Amino acid sequence: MKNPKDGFIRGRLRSVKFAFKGLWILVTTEDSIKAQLFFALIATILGFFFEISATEWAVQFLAIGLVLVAEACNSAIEEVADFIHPEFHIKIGLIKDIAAGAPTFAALISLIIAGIIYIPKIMGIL
Ligand SMILES: Nc1ncnc2c1ncn2[C@@H]1O[C@H](COP(=O)(O)OP(=O)(O)OP(=O)(O)O)[C@@H](O)[C@H]1O
Repeated sequence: MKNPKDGFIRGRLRSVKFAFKGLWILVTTEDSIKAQLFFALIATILGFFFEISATEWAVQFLAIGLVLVAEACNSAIEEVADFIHPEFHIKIGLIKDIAAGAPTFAALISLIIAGIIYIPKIMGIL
């Protein structure tokens, strides 16, 4: 919520504070985010193990970011859906299913990227 007394700088600083609060809530309470952070850690370990290039690191971090952003948006939509209609409703189910499609898209794309980066390297050491 914007405080009308805040100037530009103070307003931006407040927004950053709330944004980091949101990040902390996601990381500490959302199991889907925790799971994706675990996969991100595995990917980072693999990156060091296979000594991937700077471009591959950049693409890998983009893929990790894509999944985390999609998971965060999905969590926010689930929260809104549960708040506005906690009871069972066919439309809430549809909204949640569609929202869940976003991280699924991102995860599938990330798997393809992981395959492009690591399959040739794994073949190389076999
Ligand atoms: N209020 C509801 N009305 C109808 N269907 C619902 C409702 N809540 C959940 N569902 C159905 O159950 C599925 C799972 O919903 P839920 O909120 O448990 O999400 P989830 O993906 O298990 O989330 P998370 O594990 O991140 O909490 C939804 O995708 C939807 O199909």
